[in-house]
Amino acid sequence: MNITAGSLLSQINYPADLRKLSKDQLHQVCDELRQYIIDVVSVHGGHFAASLGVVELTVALHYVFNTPYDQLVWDVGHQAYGHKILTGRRDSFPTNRKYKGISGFPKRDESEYDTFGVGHSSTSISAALGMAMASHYKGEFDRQHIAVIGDGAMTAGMAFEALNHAGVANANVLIILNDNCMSIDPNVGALKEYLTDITTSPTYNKLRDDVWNLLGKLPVGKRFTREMASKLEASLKGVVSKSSNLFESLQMRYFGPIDGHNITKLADTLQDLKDIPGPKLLHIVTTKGKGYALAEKDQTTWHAPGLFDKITGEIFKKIPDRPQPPKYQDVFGHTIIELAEKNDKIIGITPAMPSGSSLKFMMEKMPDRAFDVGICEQHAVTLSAGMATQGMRVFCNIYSSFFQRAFDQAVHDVAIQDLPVVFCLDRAGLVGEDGPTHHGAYDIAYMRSIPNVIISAPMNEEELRNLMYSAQLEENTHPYVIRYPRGQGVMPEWRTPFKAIKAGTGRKIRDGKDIAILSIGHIGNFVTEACKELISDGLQPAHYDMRFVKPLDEAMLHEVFSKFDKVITVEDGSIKGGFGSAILEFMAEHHYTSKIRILGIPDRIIEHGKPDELFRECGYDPAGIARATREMLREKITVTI
Ligand SMILES: Cc1ncc(C[n+]2csc(CCOP(=O)(O)OP(=O)(O)O)c2C)c(N)n1
Ligand SMILES: CC(=O)[C@@H](O)[C@H](O)COP(=O)(O)O
Ligand SMILES: [Mg+2]
Repeated sequence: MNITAGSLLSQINYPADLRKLSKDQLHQVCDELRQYIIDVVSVHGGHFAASLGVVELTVALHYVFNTPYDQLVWDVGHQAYGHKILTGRRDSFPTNRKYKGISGFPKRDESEYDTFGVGHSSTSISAALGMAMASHYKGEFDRQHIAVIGDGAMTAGMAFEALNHAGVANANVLIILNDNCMSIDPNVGALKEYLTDITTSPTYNKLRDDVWNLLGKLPVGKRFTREMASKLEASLKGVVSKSSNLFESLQMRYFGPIDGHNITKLADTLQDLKDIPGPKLLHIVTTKGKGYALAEKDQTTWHAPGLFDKITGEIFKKIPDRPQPPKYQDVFGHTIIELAEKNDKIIGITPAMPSGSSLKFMMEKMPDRAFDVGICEQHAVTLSAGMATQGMRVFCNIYSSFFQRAFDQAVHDVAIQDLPVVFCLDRAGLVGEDGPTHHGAYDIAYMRSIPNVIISAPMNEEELRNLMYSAQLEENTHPYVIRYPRGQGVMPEWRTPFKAIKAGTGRKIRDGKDIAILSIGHIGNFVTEACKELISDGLQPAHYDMRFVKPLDEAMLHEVFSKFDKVITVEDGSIKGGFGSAILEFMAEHHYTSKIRILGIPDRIIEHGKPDELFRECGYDPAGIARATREMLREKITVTI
């Protein structure tokens, strides 16, 4: 389908074109930009509501600032579609998040306007401050550095670490706090309450009006001088004491809150702030999903709705002709409730992903036992550790790639103290369209090096349930990782009775004679498919679902290496340091010399695309596994990786 941009937008190839327009024309640019995002995302998919919410901000920023010389850093980057469209990627926007197409997030090698690669939250203030300090060092005093951060991303420790530094740094940085009261789910925590107070309290609204009146008195086009800045500050102090504003207390000049959908006001304010040197924060209030009524109403659903009919708002769902397996996240969400009903020590924790992890089911049913702690992975892990010291059985559910943030907490607070926290690492393996920032590629490698930790991965829903059941039993006294992928499982009838699985025990799926294929996790189903193909060719592969990376099922491995001189390992995780590496270590330790081939994520960055496209690229889709098996059966015995 050919989607055309509106008459003004189609003339804007770069921000320089935007800057040629009059301020009055910006309304039309905003309308057309919003419409283009709706038109494209409805048929091509992607994140939706966040970009709609910052249309005016995006236009105002590129209108007022001299990008890319002035450096604009988007936090998370899921809201940067308007930015992409205005900065040379309007016509390629329909390839957004597609294999070989443009990325769904800002990316340095995609455009000079993308100053910093993002995907994970709360990095923007540090990055912009770093750029600002470098500019200062280089004597580029006219250069502006702007971080745009959401109220959700602002809850993370990293954002506060950066604020703590920015307040005393001699650097020209503007932080724009885009406050829409939403994370993916409704935002949580004391900071959110504080921001709500600011935006609703009469004192602050008077302050806002005073600020605006003062700004309004400035001659149009005149630069904001230090004298004006101090006059403005004096007026701020007249209505609110410095210590009562969090950001002012951190030595950050605070401006706002202002309406982030009033393009004229935004552009004028940014123009004025541009000339105030040093660290400053502008608080804008926006509506996530602005301009698309359904998205404004149900912001969580419309965060990333999938394909939809832009006229009726119907979100397209495939209508299956037979019962479908559930998503792994839902198996987790329902199973934790079943377990918690029997074990009153069970607690559920998610850092800002109640819908994505499906912990929301438990939060609704057992609100005193399941918590969303905001975008705070490190805190989530140490909070779980604290609870575990008091005998709680905490299921701490974190997406694998976001868990990277909490590596030290996993080591220092959980593993060294050998606390039996259960880490359910959702979205483990290649996740697809979100790309490299979100692939859960490394958890096996980085968790495997830590003593005391049990690492498991279910091949299907039944195994996920049984691993969750086993992890919460009193006899488990160790940190326990259960990693599972994004998306659907394989068992429509998934609510099976619980059975304990002893840590470090695998299972033989099929016996064979020619070669052994060892798999870990869901990828075992690809091996099953590959085996069907190989068997129809007259080959006899054996298949073992190892279930645990640590401890390994050593008895099973002795059987494998005694019987087979050719072995393949398969994992949906990085080859370097992963499951296959663990098998190599076992072989070395026990002097086995079988020929072995390791399939998994290779040692390079895997970009975005459909999961199947990426599995194929990495060579461990069913066809790739079958191909590798045939190749190995043809080769003489040598060790290759
Ligand atoms: C470290 C990390 N944890 C979790 C996420 C998942 N995530 C992406 S966007 C988002 C909500 C961000 O809220 P906010 O910053 O307020 O932006 P909004 O969507 O409201 O514009 C979350 C939790 C992430 N990208 N990075
Ligand atoms: C931007 C971001 O980090 C999230 O929106 C992420 O894309 C969610 O991923 P899932 O769709 O797998 O929940
Ligand atoms: Mg928000």
